[in-house]
Amino acid sequence: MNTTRVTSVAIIGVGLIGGSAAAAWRRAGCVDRLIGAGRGRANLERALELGLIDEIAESPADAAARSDLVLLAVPVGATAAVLADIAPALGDRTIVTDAGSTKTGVVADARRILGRAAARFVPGHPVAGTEYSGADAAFAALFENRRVILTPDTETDPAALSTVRGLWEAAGAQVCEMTPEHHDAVLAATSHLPHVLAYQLVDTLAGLDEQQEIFDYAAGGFADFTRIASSSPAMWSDIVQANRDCLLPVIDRYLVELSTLRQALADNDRDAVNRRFERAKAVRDRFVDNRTGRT
Ligand SMILES: NC(=O)c1ccc[n+]([C@@H]2O[C@H](COP(=O)([O-])OP(=O)(O)OC[C@H]3O[C@@H](n4cnc5c(N)ncnc54)[C@H](O)[C@@H]3O)[C@@H](O)[C@H]2O)c1
Ligand SMILES: O=C(O)C(=O)C[C@]1(C(=O)O)C=C[C@@H](O)C=C1
Repeated sequence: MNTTRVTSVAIIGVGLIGGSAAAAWRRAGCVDRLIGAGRGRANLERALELGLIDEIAESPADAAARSDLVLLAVPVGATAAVLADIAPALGDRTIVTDAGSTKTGVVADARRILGRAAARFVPGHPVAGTEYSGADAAFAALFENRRVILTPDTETDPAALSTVRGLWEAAGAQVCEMTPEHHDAVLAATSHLPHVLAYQLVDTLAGLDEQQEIFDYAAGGFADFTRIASSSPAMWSDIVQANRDCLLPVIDRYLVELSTLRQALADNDRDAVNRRFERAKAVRDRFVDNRTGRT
């Protein structure tokens, strides 16, 4: 049984992820009071209206000063500035965690900015999302049966780690731990590269569309492949920039494999093309089965 309980939680950035975490924790009954803070007043008012938060704080620092735990759910490029803003307001026992899609840079920022309080910073990443943004996109079930990766180190306070783990479990997630470096290498391949490909595919086709009306004839295949190109460009520019070191080698590897496939096609080597497609289908089918079966 999950017994995690936190009296007051500050959500800095009440968008898709911050708002969904708030909704999930409220539904689970593990948080008494949810205080929202962020940049856009209209979005915070909408979050209040939707019942995601109980009140709007004057500033992130004000929210942090009155909370036992702070969740940063802002774009990764904004993390350092928000940490610097809230650092002086944190109490001796306040836990800070985040939801950023990259971890190495965030962990370095937290160490540099929080000093001794960095022991109570628990880096996290819920590996769940949609292409939508803002409080209106938030929903309580987002993290059910999804993974949340925490990247603590030997300095991380065990009680803080256990509280953050308990909150994500209360949201229905499966929590695991790894190093920030391993996290960034893995997510570069399975999350960041697909977003780069989707954005670039649509942008390339938009160039072709100037001569032909190709989008008029696009159907399910195009829609499935490119759904994630509707995600927030600003958020994704931050992510790919922050994870450049891991992303560049997987882009290079992809380009090599794509040109091998192109050559096989140019050579009329049907077997080579088919072998690749067979291999890929087997891997994807297995992934879908495992994901469906995850409890
Ligand atoms: N969208 C996804 O699929 C997904 C999944 C997992 C993790 N994440 C990560 O979670 C974080 C939030 O993403 P999201 O999808 O909820 O984005 P979002 O755009 O829906 O919400 C972000 C919120 O942060 C606020 N914000 C932006 N800059 C700020 C600043 N400097 N100070 C205070 N508030 C600021 C915005 O006003 C907005 O309300 C990002 O770090 C992202 O990488 C996203
Ligand atoms: O399903 C989506 O729309 C997502 O993009 C979610 C997704 C991903 O799977 O790549 C995106 C970014 C995150 O950090 C975690 C999850």
